[in-house]
Amino acid sequence: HENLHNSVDDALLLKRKSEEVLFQLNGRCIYLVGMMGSGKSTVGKILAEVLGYSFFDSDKLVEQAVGMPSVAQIFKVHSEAFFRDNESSVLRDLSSMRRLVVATGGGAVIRPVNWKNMKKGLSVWLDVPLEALARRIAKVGTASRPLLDQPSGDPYTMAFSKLSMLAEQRGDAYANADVRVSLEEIASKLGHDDVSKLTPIDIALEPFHKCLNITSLSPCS
Ligand SMILES: Nc1ncnc2c1ncn2[C@@H]1O[C@H](COP(=O)(O)OP(=O)(O)O)[C@@H](O)[C@H]1O
Ligand SMILES: O=C(O)C1=C[C@@H](OP(=O)(O)O)[C@@H](O)[C@H](O)C1
Ligand SMILES: [Mg+2]
Repeated sequence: HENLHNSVDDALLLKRKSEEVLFQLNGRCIYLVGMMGSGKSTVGKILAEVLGYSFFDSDKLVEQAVGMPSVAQIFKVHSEAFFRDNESSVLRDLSSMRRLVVATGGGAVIRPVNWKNMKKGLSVWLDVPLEALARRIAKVGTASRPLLDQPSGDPYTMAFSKLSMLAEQRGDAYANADVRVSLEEIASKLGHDDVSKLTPIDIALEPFHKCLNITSLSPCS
């Protein structure tokens, strides 16, 4: 009973905050960036829903553009470089539109040209501890994420080690985002000892709180 009340309250709060943010966004797109498994697709759909924006997953748009059913197949039949070129052209096309929430692929942040396009909107980094990413990925499997695909081994350990390598290679590329949403910060604010207690709505609220504090961006100031 109490849980139901809490989630209704959260949903209403999210809706109310979205109305304040909408005014500041002034039609600008939101780009979600972050490592694989950080929740870009999950949180992005919620943000689009409450804002009345359209949601796009750039991985899905690349699949459509190439005419293949999965990112995994594009990597296998073509190459990562081919995927990245298509990812860049999808992001370029989206950047001329308005009122979109875009879940980017985890690797989109490595190309400066993608930042040039994403900077036309508001970029939001979902910063999730590697342990939580590896737990999520181990749960759903790696079939759709070719960079984490593994022939053998314990799924959590394998995902953790590959994600660590990628995080190191990508350095601070994610930190280019206008807004950083740290799950550790949200958990500590809500008095949770673990980020796994956070619901996607708890997380979706955070960029709204932060966006309302941004002064360096004209529509959000
Ligand atoms: N807040 C959350 N708590 C637990 N699991 C989550 C949360 N957000 C997303 N997930 C799960 O983690 C996996 C990766 O999420 P997804 O939104 O696809 O991430 P991304 O698009 O960043 O790779 C999915 O199986 C999703 O259901
Ligand atoms: O981090 C990456 O390089 C990738 C992330 C994937 O998207 P998600 O972050 O949605 O899993 C997808 O674009 C591709 O498998 C490569
Ligand atoms: Mg995704």
